[in-house]
Amino acid sequence: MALANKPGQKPVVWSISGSDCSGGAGIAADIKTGHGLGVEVCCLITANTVQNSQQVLNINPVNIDILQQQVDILLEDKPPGVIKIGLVANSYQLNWLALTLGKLKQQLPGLKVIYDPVGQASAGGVLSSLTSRDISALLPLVDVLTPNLQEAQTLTGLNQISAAELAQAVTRLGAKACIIKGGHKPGNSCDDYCLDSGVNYAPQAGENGISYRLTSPRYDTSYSHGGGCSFASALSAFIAHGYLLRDALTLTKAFINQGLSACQGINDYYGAFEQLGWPAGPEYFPKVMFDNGAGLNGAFAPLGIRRPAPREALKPGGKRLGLYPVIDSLAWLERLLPLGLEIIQLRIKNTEPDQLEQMVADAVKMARAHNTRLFINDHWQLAIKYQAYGVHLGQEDLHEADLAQIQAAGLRLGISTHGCYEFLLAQQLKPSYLAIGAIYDTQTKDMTGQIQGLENLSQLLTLATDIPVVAIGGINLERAADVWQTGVDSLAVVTAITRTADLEQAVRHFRHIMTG
Ligand SMILES: Cc1ncc(COP(=O)(O)OP(=O)(O)O)c(N)n1
Ligand SMILES: Cc1ncsc1CCOP(=O)(O)O
Ligand SMILES: [Mg+2]
Repeated sequence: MALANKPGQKPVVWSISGSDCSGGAGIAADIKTGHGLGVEVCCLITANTVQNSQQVLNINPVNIDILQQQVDILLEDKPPGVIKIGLVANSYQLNWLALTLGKLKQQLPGLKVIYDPVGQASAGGVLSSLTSRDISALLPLVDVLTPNLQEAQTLTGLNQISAAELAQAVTRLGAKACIIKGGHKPGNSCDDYCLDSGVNYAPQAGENGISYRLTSPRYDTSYSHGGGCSFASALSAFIAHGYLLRDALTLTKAFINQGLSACQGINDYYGAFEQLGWPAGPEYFPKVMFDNGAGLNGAFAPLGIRRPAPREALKPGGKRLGLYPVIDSLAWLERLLPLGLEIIQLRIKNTEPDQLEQMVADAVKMARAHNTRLFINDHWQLAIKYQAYGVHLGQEDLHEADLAQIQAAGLRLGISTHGCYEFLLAQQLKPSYLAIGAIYDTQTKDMTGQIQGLENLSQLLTLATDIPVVAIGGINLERAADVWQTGVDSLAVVTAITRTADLEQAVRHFRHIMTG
């Protein structure tokens, strides 16, 4: 997932924000967060504030000449992957920043800018005299803006509208994406809403882009000073590691929940937000709100194979699904069926409807004769019509398929996921298995930006329930043992089977790895 850093080199985040002498917010929060999440934080301090839990006494802006010198010297050996902006203390800084970010974005094409529009200290007191109008000059250079509800209202001048409408109004001001944080809104839950206006190609995207809504129970604590800064710096760290916005947001919310939960019940002290590093338990992860499961009642049928408990997974005792060939012809099916595999997928692309239907009908008949679980990729209506064992759907397919109909027809369902956001989302549909990919680069399909790597796969497995997990993408005989040892239930492969010189031998080797 990491962006292109040299081996051993951590991603670099520049934090352009104020110093809080009371220690919890601003640059102190950014440094603690960054170090806990494995990024280098370079500090460009905009103001040396004088504050405690009761008041902000003085701001003391730093001269822009000093900030410019810091930019120049850091560019020489620590160019940023992400710039996180917090307190901008006056209009000189703002104008300088707009100019500087414009230049940096030209110089460093992958650079992302995250802006947390800090105006008020959480204890009360104004930190910046900048108006929303001033700030809006910066917004076209911002990739993600992270206001809370109140800040978004101030920025847009709009009240009494939903988070979704507010986020739209913010993106109309120029920010590419906006996360409206729900932390300050009263209620038992804390909902964050994200609108990414840069994504409009996915079927689930509306005309304004794609939106994500995450919800968590509210943690009852006032021991959270600097939580807003930590949110934006955690988001910056995850984005610097190469996570997509939806996954960076999901991880950020888990990071925040983990910190808040450590101080739950402390309400008589205004302490600095607790930094506990990488989110370490599924209980901290938010619920992903999803509206296309409507009409679904209960779970899809299981695969009929026991998923071993996570710790048992590394031992041979629990029977796992094993090798899962994904093939595109009846000829391959005919060669594979006699080998006695647990599961096979027919993945046909670009075939005429008549020929496609005949292939599905024949494949189902052939697989049934060998008592092999056959999943049909994409073509769920045909899978129902010919009563295949199961259907495999990707994220885009999910928005077009009638899941209730698949369930009512008694078919199993496998779902592709590419990161923690989709994994948590798909889990709610209680499918028969969840696929994660692409684990490695693959020649079979364009998976740009979606390569998971082994580390991310292992992290995702900590979120797994009793639903079997299938790994896919770039898995071959050399890599199979490493992937298998993460504890997944199955390895799905295309080219490792279809491009091998000796099919029987390849299957034998895969089996050996998966029983050893
Ligand atoms: C086991 C398994 N995992 C993932 C996929 C990919 O499905 P999808 O995202 O729908 O992409 P296409 O295969 O349709 O290109 C899969 N087929 N099988
Ligand atoms: C269909 C699919 N979905 C995610 S990666 C992938 C292709 C896997 O092919 P290969 O095993 O050849 O890398
Ligand atoms: Mg598909």
